[in-house]
Parts: sequence; C-alpha cells; structure tokens
Amino acid sequence: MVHHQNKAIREGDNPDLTAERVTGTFDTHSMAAQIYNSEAHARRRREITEIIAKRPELHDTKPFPFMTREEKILESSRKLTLITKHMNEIIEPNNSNEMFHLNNEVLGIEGHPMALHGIMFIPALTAQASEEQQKKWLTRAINREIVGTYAQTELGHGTNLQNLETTATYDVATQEFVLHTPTITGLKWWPGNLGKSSNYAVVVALMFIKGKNYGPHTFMVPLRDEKTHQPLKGITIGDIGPKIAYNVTDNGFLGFDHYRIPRTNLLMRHTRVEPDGTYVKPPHAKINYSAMVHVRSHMITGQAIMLSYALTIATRYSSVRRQGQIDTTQPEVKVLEYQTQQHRLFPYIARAYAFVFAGAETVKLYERVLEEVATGNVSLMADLHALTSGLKSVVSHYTAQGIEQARMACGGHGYSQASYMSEIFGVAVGGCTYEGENMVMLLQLARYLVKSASLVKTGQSSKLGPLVAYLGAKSDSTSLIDRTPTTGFAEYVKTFQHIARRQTLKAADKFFGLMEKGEKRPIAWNKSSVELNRASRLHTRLYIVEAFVRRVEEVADPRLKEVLTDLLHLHVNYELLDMSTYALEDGFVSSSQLDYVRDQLYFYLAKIRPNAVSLVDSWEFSDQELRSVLGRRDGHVYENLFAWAKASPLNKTDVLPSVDKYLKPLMESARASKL
Ligand SMILES: CCCCCCCC/C=C\C/C=C/C(=O)SCCNC(=O)CCNC(=O)[C@H](O)C(C)(C)COP(=O)(O)OP(=O)(O)OC[C@H]1O[C@@H](n2cnc3c(N)ncnc32)[C@H](O)[C@@H]1OP(=O)(O)O
Ligand SMILES: Cc1cc2nc3c(=O)[nH]c(=O)nc-3n(C[C@H](O)[C@H](O)[C@H](O)COP(=O)(O)OP(=O)(O)OC[C@H]3O[C@@H](n4cnc5c(N)ncnc54)[C@H](O)[C@@H]3O)c2cc1C
Repeated sequence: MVHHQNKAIREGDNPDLTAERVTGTFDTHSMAAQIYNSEAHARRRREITEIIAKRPELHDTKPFPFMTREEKILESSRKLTLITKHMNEIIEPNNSNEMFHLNNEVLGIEGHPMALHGIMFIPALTAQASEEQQKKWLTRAINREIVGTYAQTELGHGTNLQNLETTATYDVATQEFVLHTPTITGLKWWPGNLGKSSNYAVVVALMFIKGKNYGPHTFMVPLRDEKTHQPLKGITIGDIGPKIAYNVTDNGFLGFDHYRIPRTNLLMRHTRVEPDGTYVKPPHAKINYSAMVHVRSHMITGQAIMLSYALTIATRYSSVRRQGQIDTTQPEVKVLEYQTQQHRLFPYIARAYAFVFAGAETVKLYERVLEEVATGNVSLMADLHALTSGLKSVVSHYTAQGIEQARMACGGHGYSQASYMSEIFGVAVGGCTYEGENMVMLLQLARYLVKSASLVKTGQSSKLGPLVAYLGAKSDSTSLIDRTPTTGFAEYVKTFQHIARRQTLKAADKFFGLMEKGEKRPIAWNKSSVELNRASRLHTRLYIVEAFVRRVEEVADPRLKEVLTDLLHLHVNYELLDMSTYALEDGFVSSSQLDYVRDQLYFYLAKIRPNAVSLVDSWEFSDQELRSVLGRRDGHVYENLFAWAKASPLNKTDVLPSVDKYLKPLMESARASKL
C-alpha cells in the first residue's frame, strides 16, 4: 500500500480527485495541526469525527434542505439531547474546541436550541457574575439544567446601546429591579434561542436608580417556568419568524410588563448596587460588554471555517467537473485548469488560512485579557476591542464574498441547495451584522486609530501600543518590491504599513481639519467616516498579513513551510493588487512594480495548482460536516446529485396535488376553449 501525503485518499474514489491528491506535496494531517493550532487537537477532531461516523443516531435523518423549519428544530433537539447525554464518551469534559467540532459535525451551522447558551449566556455569566451568583446559576447552566440566551438588541435599537428602551428601575423598598418595555420598539428582538428554547436570559437594560440613568447593565432574568416552560407572568415572548438562513435557531422577541427581579440578579462581578441603591461603578465603563467581545474574538475562526467549507466544496468539485478544452487537440479539462477558476478560488484559500491564523492570535489575546480583567487589570481592553472590531468586520466581509465566489465557481450546481452553498453563505453573512454592524465596528477601530494618529502628530509615537507602532515609523520614499535582488515578505509588509499609515494619517487630518474649520466633533467625524473606515480596513488587512507571516516563520516542517510560503506569496500579491489605488496614488509603488506583482500572482496560482485539493482537504471536514453533494470527499458527484434530486419531497409522487387541483383544470379549460 502506498502512503500518500494526502490522507484523504481512499480506494474507489473518483480518479480525477485521487489524481489531485496524489500530487500533493505535504502531509495533510500535519497541515491540519497548523490550522487547528496543535497536533493534539487536529488528532482529536479526527477521532471525534470517527466516533460520530460510527453512531448513526447522530447523523442527519435526511438532507437539511428537504426539512421544514419545524422538522429541523425537532431533529436538532433530538441530536442535542443525544450529544448532551453521551458528551463524555465523545469529547473531553469542558473542552470548548472539541465541543465546537462536535456541534459542527452533528448539529451543523444552522444553529440549535442551545447555540446562544454556549456562545453568549455562559460567557456572560463567567465574566460578569459574582462568585456567589456563579454558584447559583453558572453550574446549572453548564450542566444544562437551564437554557439561556443574551437579550440585548431591540426592535428599534441594536447598535446604539445608550438608547435602548428596556428599563431596569431599582425599587429600594422591595430591593428589586422592575424590568419594563415601554414601547413596541423597546421589545427585545433578535436574541438567538429566545423565541422558543430559553428559560433564562442575560438581559441588557438601562439601569435607573432614584431617577438617574446609569446606562446599559446586565441582569439574569427568568423567562419561563422551569417545569412547564410557559412564559412567566409579565413576560411576552416568541419567535421572530424565518430568516435568510440560520433557521434552526429561534431568534426571538421579548417584552416586560413591570416585571420584578431581585436586586441580586444584577450581574455583580464588576458593578454593584447596594440595598440602599448606592451604585459601585466598574473598573472600566465597558466591562459588561464582555459577551460581545467573546463572540467577536471567536467568530474570526468560525468565519474562516465557513469560508473553507465553501472552498473545499468548490475546489473538489472543480477537480471532477470537466468542461471545455484549453488545447483543442486534448480532451475536456477539469474546470480547475482554467486560470480564471484558480484566480477565483486560490486567493480565497490563502485568505482562509490567513484568517484562521489571525483568529488563533485573537483568541489568545482574548484569553489573556479575560484573565487580567478577572484580577482587575483592564489595561488591554481597548486594544482587544479595537482589534476584534476590525477583524470581525474585515473577515466576515471577505468570507461572504469568498463564499459567493465559490458558489459561482460551481456553475449551475452551485445554485442548487445540494451544494449547501446558499446556507453557508446565509449563515456566514449574518456575521457582517451580528456582534456589531460592520461599518459601526470599523468606526470603533477608527477611534483607536485616530487617537494613535494624534500621538504621532504630537511627537508621542513612543506611547503607541504594539498594534499601531508602525504608525510612528518613517516610510521609505518608495517601495522596495522588485527593487531588491530578493524581494521578500518584509518589502510587502513595509508597503502595507505605508498604505495603512498614509490612509490613517490622511483620514485623521481630514477629521481634525474639519474641526479646526469649526465643525463640531460628531459632524466632523461623520464627514470623515468613509475615509476613517478605509483606514480601519487597511490597518486590519495589514494585521492579517503580519499574522500570516508570523505563522509561516514558526513552521519547522520544510514541506509545510514551502506550501504555506507559496500561499503567503499569493496572499500578499493579491492583497496588494486589490489595494493598488492606495499604493499608486502617492507613487509609493510604480505601475512597473505592479506588473511584477501581477506576474508573481500568476506564478503562484500555477505553483499552488497541484496542492489545491490537498490545501482544502487539510481542513479535514467530513461529509457529514460539509453537508454538500458537490463537496463529497469521494468526488462521486453526478450519481449522488441524481439520488439527491430523486429523494426530493416533490418526487414522492408523480402527480402533485397542485397539478390535480389547478394545472390539470387550467389545461383542460384551455383545451376546451379551443374546441
Ligand atoms: C464560538 C464561535 C462561533 C461564532 C458563531 C456565532 C454565531 C452566533 C450568532 C449570533 C450571535 C449574535 C449575538 C449578538 O449580535 S449580541 C448583540 C451584539 N450587539 C452589538 O454588537 C452592538 C454594537 N454596539 C456596540 O457594541 C456599542 O454600542 C458601541 C461599541 C458601538 C458603542 O458603545 P457605547 O457604549 O454606546 O459607546 P460610547 O460612545 O459610550 O463609548 C465608546 C468608547 O467605549 C469603548 N468601547 C466600546 N466597547 C468596548 C469594549 N467592548 N471594550 C473596551 N472598550 C469599548 C470604545 O472604544 C470607545 O472608547 P473611546 O474611543 O476611548 O471613547
Ligand atoms: C443572525 C443574527 C443573530 C443575532 N443574534 C442576536 C443575539 O443573540 N442577541 C442580541 O441581542 N442581538 C442579536 N442580533 C442583533 C444584532 O446584534 C444587531 O442586529 C446588530 O448589532 C446591528 O444592529 P441594528 O440591527 O440596530 O442595525 P442598525 O444600527 O439599525 O444598522 C442599520 C444601518 O445603519 C448604519 N449605522 C447605524 N449606526 C451607525 C453609526 N453610528 N455610524 C454609522 N452607521 C451607522 C449601519 O452601518 C447599517 O448600515 C442578531 C442579529 C442577527 C442578524
């Protein structure tokens, strides 16, 4: 038996796909260890996949696209119950990475009745509840004795938290908070799993004590009777209806009618209200935004994974789809041979790797900040907020674009739900909106960049933090790309730094200039905001390139290093071309240098071509996790598309009731009128 570098090879697979795998130059298990940050975790993912493969009760009973929303929720609840019961046989206790993989395999990306419980409810209690409160609620939440969500957004306000309408008014006499929804627009609207599943929520409401508004605070609120699951008195609650995707999750609405909770239900790890109404403020005004920062930090990896789902599907399919000829004397080629197809897919493969490496760094920083904040040190909160605001925006934007490119790369079959592309797109694109609409979050990063630009302009560059230190550095007069005998990544990084620095300083100049001309600060800010957001994007894209460079430098295995270096070359050349206006406008890069960049791009498209399938196989997604006929590991696409179509609910009978009821009479009357 031959041992191939690509571990996805099996006998009986589509030979076109096997041929791709045979050309792979690196070990896909070793690459998976890079993607998932450790050999141990990559191995555990495979073990978990194998365990699930052997347990048919954990498999989908039919393809998701053939189920109604109600069926999907029932099916998801069935599997959720099973994995809860057998969790310790499948994953290590409390291992969130393993849990994430188990969920993706068994439950899928469309959500499930306890999605928000794990992603926001438990993180909110962990970071914001006092030890006493944690003893009361956190253990029960972890044991799944209660199901919770995070209820912040309202019908009228999601972005502007200071203007939420839900109030929590302290009643000193009874030592209770009175939660109230004064208007329709004050209804909580959107929280995941609020509609039908949760019996508790961490609710964000404006806190009023003795007539004074203390702004948004977080409260632990019982919503439904623990035994009957009926809404408690004073609570109006339900599902907000079907969405573009993510429909297994029951996003909900919630209203309070003078609903009373004890004072001790205010989450009090960092903030306190004493029985007499005395307010003890937290060490940082935004400390209670931690559940949002948790998701923003982790969603970078989540988005990279969804982008990679789409790229795995499109790259495998492109290797078995033959159409047209390049050399007319030769047979039809795999569509992956077309340079346009490679140009559509490979730069996004590079981006997916770049995103997952950046995501890993972000989670590390998040964990550090979480530990520091627990001891009262809030010094890195602003840096984390700026970084995650930029990354969630840039990564979710390019993820959605990449998935759409991957769908189009699959031609007509990409439009069928058999590809699963529409669901992947629909779920991923939600990330552009949730956890802060992308424009809004880019503007949050811009505040940080403008402050940094001020330091540079006032000669205080030494005070710049490591994420923005480059803003204080001097640029070369022109880029050295193609001007040194061995153009390396350093020249590219310096070019990206130059571009981001120039845009940041220019946008800040515009903002300060408008204020000098007499505009009020918020007006000047609004008039500069497109330019400011450009700066935020360029800064974030620089960070992503640097994270990629850092990772490639760390890799020891020469085969992995070579292919990752190829991907990095592709990435830097593609990114630079994509932002070439910025590079050209001050002459930092010349058009002849851009010709070099273009040639490099085409060179690396061709160099990556033999490794394309191995690069997507390295993510090691099982067929169950991908849920795509086009993306099957074995490449047997056509017979399975036919089987899928035959299984469609519409094909259960030859003649549909709608035909009997309407079409037949319509045709009959048309025929009769002709007589
Ligand atoms: C496990 C991984 C898998 C992931 C998959 C997830 C799938 C789950 C699907 C969906 C879940 C979705 C959940 C949600 O969407 S929950 C609701 C999220 N809502 C938002 O994100 C709202 C966005 N708005 C805000 O965050 C804020 O309103 C704001 C940041 C835009 C402004 O806040 P506000 O208090 O009004 O601002 P101020 O003007 O008073 O202050 C600005 C000041 O504060 C600093 N700051 C803001 N936030 C933070 C923070 N978190 N940490 C540190 N500092 C913060 C900000 O930097 C400003 O500072 P300044 O410039 O020095 O003044
Ligand atoms: C799939 C999904 C799941 C969600 N889950 C939850 C959840 O579990 N819990 C929860 O509480 N919420 C949840 N949400 C709500 C989500 O967090 C909000 O929708 C999001 O924060 C955006 O707020 P908004 O809807 O008020 O948008 P808006 O603020 O109304 O945005 C509309 C437009 O206005 C622009 N805009 C708004 N303010 C500014 C500004 N200051 N400067 C410039 N432009 C601005 C935006 O850029 C956007 O273009 C979810 C949403 C989705 C889609």
